[in-house]
Amino acid sequence: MALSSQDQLKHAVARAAVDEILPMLDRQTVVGIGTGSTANCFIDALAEYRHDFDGAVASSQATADRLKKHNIPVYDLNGVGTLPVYVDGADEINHQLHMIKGGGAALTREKIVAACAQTFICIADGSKHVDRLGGFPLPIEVIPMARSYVAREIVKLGGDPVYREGVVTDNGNQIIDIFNFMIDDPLDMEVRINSLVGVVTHGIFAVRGADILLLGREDGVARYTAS
Ligand SMILES: O=C[C@H](O)[C@H](O)[C@H](O)COP(=O)(O)O
Repeated sequence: MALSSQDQLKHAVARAAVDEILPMLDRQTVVGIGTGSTANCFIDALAEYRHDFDGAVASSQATADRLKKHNIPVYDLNGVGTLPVYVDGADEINHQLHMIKGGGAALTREKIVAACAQTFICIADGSKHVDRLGGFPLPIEVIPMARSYVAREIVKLGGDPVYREGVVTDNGNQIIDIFNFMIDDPLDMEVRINSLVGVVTHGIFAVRGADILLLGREDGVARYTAS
């Protein structure tokens, strides 16, 4: 089956991310790996080099399963400590390399693994690059009993919360997506939503944004760094 042009861009940025991290790899290196269709392309490209590094920490069960299929060892983050690099996709990314993530409900583990990484490389196709975050509904992972409370607090902040029915996160929690919620100051909004009781994590990645963006465009992969 022919790949769509968006799929081709995902493959191109995944390959570029492998090229970016190859100089960092030795037989002791453990790599942090995100979740989603772009991260899956990265896993498949990295598998060719599985004898050149030790293994990976996965940000979701789905990623762990895919790594294991490639015979890449998967480690518990608690036994690994600091990771040299974390590679993941995004739902949106702005020019400051702040992101919205969590479209696949993996945001909490992604944020934890990203926090432990020295370098965060975001890989995305060009459709994800935006001037202002918020076109993509912002996911919030909530403790189930707090769902309605958090939703009411989000309405006070100006957003339209929608319960993502039928989705249970890897941590046993639920997801609310906030629609119509443009984010002018991602750093401030990340902290404000974090302070709501019952919120486990939400999808603004600004306090720990990306360090490098590899962006797939029709004319090639562009590389940006956080200023
Ligand atoms: O929860 C999912 C993650 O945050 C993904 O990184 C994000 O949704 C991007 O996924 P994809 O590469 O499939 O667009």
